Amino acid sequence: MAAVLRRGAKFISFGSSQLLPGGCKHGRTSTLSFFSSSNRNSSSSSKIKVDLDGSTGIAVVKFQSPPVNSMSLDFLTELSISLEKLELDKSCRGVILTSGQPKIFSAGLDILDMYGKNPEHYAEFWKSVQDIWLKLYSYSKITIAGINGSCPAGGCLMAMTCDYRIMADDPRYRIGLNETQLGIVAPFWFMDTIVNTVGHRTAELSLQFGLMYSPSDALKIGLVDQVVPEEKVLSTATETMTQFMAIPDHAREISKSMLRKPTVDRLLAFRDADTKNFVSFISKDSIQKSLGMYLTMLKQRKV
Ligand SMILES: CC/C=C\C/C=C\C/C=C\C=C\CC(=O)SCCNC(=O)CCNC(=O)[C@H](O)C(C)(C)COP(=O)(O)OP(=O)(O)OC[C@H]1O[C@@H](n2cnc3c(N)ncnc32)[C@H](O)[C@@H]1OP(=O)(O)O
Repeated sequence: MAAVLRRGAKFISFGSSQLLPGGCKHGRTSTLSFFSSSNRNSSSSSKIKVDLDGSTGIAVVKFQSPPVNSMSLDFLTELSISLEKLELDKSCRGVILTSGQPKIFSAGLDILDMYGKNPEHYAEFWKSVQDIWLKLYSYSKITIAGINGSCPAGGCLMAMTCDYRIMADDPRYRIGLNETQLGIVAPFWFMDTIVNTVGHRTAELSLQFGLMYSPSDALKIGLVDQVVPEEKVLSTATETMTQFMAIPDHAREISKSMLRKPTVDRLLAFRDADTKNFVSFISKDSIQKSLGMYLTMLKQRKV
């Protein structure tokens, strides 16, 4: 187990928490680009860039929220709007989620939205997390995650909502639900999602230890479907999308929906209770203290 936890990783410990292997620092600015060809339809909010190729029906949704694409309320709102527009757009048949930031797919939920705020903010934030999961887990179009960097916690959850996951073959990258390492508990629908992805026994170990997997280990347990050199992540995602597109949409869509509906319905049935649980859990002094220490450690960490 220790080998799985730590192999090849430079973890930094603080109390019971461990960080992902680091080494990368990020600029805080980004350059937006626009395509002018009539077959391409690009839009860009501040954190999400959408490039829809009308000739293939494939949209690339790129996260561009430096430094680490953390899922803040703003990020989640912009992503939700972009996904909604694409779902309504008949010229789009599939969406590739990927990152425009070096070495990071997404650092997961923005800890600043869970720290030092009031209960109303926590409730609004949590509903937006639920909303993006509900949207993606029941998305009618094909979704592929092009995981070109580390992908902890909420980042891993988002990748797991996709129909297929392709990860860059870089041993410094990690993916997994590491919530217990932060002293928090993954909600039941995070758990359902990982159980549906890797099976119950692997999910038990994964969740209790808060395991973060290298790309090759993630492939072994089925957390990702393919590992390819980083420069091939997007082209492989496009090729895979073409294979999905060869299947009649209605048959694929109904199959996906039948497989996922019970999991989606469970959150819908308990959505309000889940929000209340989150607000009461995250507002606890002990949890706030842990998150505060974790944030300080993140900021002080120099590698
Ligand atoms: C009973 C149950 C009832 C209810 C349920 C209750 C609770 C469940 C609640 C929550 C579930 C949460 C899921 C989550 O997603 S929590 C977030 C988990 N994410 C992490 O642990 C990732 C932490 N980050 C890292 O490990 C690293 O930053 C990295 C590997 C992603 C990137 O490393 P780098 O070396 O490239 O970059 P850094 O220098 O570390 O970071 C740059 C910068 O970004 C800040 N930052 C990093 N991650 C986050 C984050 N998730 N949120 C906010 N900010 C983040 C970091 O502090 C640095 O800031 P400064 O530039 O120093 O200001």
